[in-house]
Amino acid sequence: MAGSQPEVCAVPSFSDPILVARVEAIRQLAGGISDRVAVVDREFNIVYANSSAWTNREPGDADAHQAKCYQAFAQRTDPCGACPATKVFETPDVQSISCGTEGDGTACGMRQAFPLAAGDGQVTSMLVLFNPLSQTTLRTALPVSNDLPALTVREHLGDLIGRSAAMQQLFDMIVLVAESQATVLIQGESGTGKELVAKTIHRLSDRRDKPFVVVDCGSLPETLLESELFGHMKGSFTGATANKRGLFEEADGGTIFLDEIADTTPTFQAKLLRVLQEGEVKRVGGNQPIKVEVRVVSATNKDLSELVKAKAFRQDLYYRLAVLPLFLPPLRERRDDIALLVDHFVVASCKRHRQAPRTVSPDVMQALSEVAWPGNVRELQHYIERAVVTTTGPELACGDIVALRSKAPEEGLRMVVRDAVSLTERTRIVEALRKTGGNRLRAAKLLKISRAGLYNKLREYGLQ
Ligand SMILES: Nc1ncnc2c1ncn2[C@@H]1O[C@H](COP(=O)(O)OP(=O)(O)OP(=O)(O)O)[C@@H](O)[C@H]1O
Repeated sequence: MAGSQPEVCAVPSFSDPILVARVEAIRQLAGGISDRVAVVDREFNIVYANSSAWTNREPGDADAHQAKCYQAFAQRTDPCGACPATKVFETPDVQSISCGTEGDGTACGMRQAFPLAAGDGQVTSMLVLFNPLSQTTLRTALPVSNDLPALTVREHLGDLIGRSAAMQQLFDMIVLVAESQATVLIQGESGTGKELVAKTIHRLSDRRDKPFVVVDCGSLPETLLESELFGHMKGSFTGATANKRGLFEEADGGTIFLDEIADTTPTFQAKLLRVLQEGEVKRVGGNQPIKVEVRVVSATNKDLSELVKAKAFRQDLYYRLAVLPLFLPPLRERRDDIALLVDHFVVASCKRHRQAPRTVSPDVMQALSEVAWPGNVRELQHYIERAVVTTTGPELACGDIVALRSKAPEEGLRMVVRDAVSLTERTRIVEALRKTGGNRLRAAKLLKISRAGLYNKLREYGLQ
């Protein structure tokens, strides 16, 4: 029924072009979907609401363009007393707010709120996702009951695993952005899963049968990066022996993932901006524009808005890339995900190394959940892989981590790092000796250490 209602998009009263672009992108992606989505400003005016967002109000009948969110969605005449979503305006740098169970958030059925910043970084409105209509109706009718059914926790989205509140929010956002054509910027520390998020967006989009092309912008010098991305013409530089299509052309119809985008030069940034604005590339050494239809998803482990402020990254490109920004919190801030990830990596590692399935005892799991994992999911994944390869038995032994539980927390963390380094080093030495048939001189060369250094290490690790 809600789907037959017209959507409401009050042309944003704000004149900020970035905000207008963001609301437009949200309008495009939320327009035809059954999820209930709205954009609300600081004064609770509905800037945009998709047709599914309306419950028992007819947007066409009333002065919906002036409607306040509490009138339209909570059937109230005055603002809700304790709207949890307003934290997006009050708390700087907050990435999202879960509203489902707190304060009057239950009255309108809002589930999450995300800040929408204008060009100057000020948060002037918020994107709101609501619970499905059935749950909202239930909550509106019984606002104070504690016995409401818990919202289902989704433990994975494609290959992305997580049960924490942060991951639930991310799953929702991914589903929402997947179908849009808008550019997406994924920010998060190294190893948090940015590339996997980009891949998931691609797989959920209608581009899934077209290429997903990954480019590590940080690892290539400017000229090479340009030639890789835009292609080149024969003779345009030494070594250009033939015309070559660039990765933008290869990705036509699909998605291009530009990793480490913060590490690009101003010249490259200017060229990329042109491609995004015009939807065409020019090969290096060529004049002919070539039309490309590619969705750009980029990622960085730096704070790009800070780099913009420091004039180290073009502001206009930042806004082009970050029409829809996603944020991946570090693993230490979503410890609820660790057990699920550990189980997943143990199963995958055992399979990869042709071992019988192994389990993780509750003690070990508890210990693993307490570690800080500065390298995030990648570090956890490598740790489990190492434990699977270097130990035996039906239960996975993570002795080095488990031993830490009796230590003071700080000493514990120092030891985790020290022990992880030792374990890696020992494994590398054993592997080098295996490869060289036990020849210590060749093993030392392979490890790029002196022979004396290798002897010391062999003594240290009891490998003599
Ligand atoms: N939520 C997750 N569920 C399952 N696997 C994950 C998850 N997050 C990360 N991984 C795995 O962890 C590893 C690192 O992830 P990924 O390469 O996507 O991180 P990243 O943030 O792009 O890292 P970097 O910034 O260093 O490029 C990959 O093997 C990925 O499959």
